[in-house]
Amino acid sequence: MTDIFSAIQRTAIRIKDAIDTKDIGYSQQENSSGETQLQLDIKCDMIIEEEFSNVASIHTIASEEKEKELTLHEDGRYFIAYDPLDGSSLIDVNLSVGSIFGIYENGFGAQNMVASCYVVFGPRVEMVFAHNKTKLHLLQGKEFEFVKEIRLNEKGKLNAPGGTQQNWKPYHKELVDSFFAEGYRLRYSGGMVPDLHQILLKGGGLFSYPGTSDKPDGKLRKLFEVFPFAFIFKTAGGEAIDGKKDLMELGHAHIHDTSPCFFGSKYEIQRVKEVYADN
Ligand SMILES: O=P(O)(O)OC[C@H]1O[C@](O)(COP(=O)(O)O)[C@@H](O)[C@@H]1O
Ligand SMILES: [Mg+2]
Ligand SMILES: [Mg+2]
Repeated sequence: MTDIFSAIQRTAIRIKDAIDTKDIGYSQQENSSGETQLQLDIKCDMIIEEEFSNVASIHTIASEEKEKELTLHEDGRYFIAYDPLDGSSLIDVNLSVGSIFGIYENGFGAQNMVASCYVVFGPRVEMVFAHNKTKLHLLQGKEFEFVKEIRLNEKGKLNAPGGTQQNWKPYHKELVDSFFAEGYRLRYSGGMVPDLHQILLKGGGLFSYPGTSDKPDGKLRKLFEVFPFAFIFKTAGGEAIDGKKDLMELGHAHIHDTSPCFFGSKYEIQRVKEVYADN
């Protein structure tokens, strides 16, 4: 696992350099979710593929930017699904973006997840790695330094509601409004990594990306986005559900499958469960 941890650190330094260069033009290609890829999305995907190619313990990779899985080392144990650049449409407005890595053993699937990691590219570059604990690291020069363990409180103060409101179910709107009525503050940048990072570091709250009338299975992808953050939240003492079920109990049929998702501290997730159980 240390070799993977080091490889992710190297990708972070190279991706930071790629983000800092001027040209972020759109490519002519679409990814598997039908979104136009930025040249930067493709470049970050290549950086990660290159670094992981040098790690013998990695069997197969799956990327948001690749249609299919790619086997790297037949003798490896780990299967890594990653989103090379999450929130890439925020680059041109200079908001924070990230990379997300789900590390699975002996095949992809929530039940096989053994570790999870994300990197935030904001004013600073930070990395959160969850294995037995959830740990925060900060890039200083060319090295990541350990900062602290992340633990969520029982209840937070932030509310990050994703998805187009026009397409929310009425009970979902009531749920979101109920937190605002209780004094929760809106925090939503449109980048999953910084939005969830903020909730983790401020002690708790709720991030939701529900099923909507136009996207009944939500937008966020299970293997690269949903399961990695579910693992991180649970390791940090929070919870992660699809409305009813624990996200880590869900299966997947295809590497690009999506799921509605709710991440938060225990108090907020309990409320989500109550509202969704009745609907
Ligand atoms: O614009 P919306 O519908 O709120 O969606 C925002 C979500 O989409 C994403 O940008 C999807 O990720 P990509 O940028 O990797 O496609 C998440 O980071 C974010 O949480
Ligand atoms: Mg993403
Ligand atoms: Mg992406």
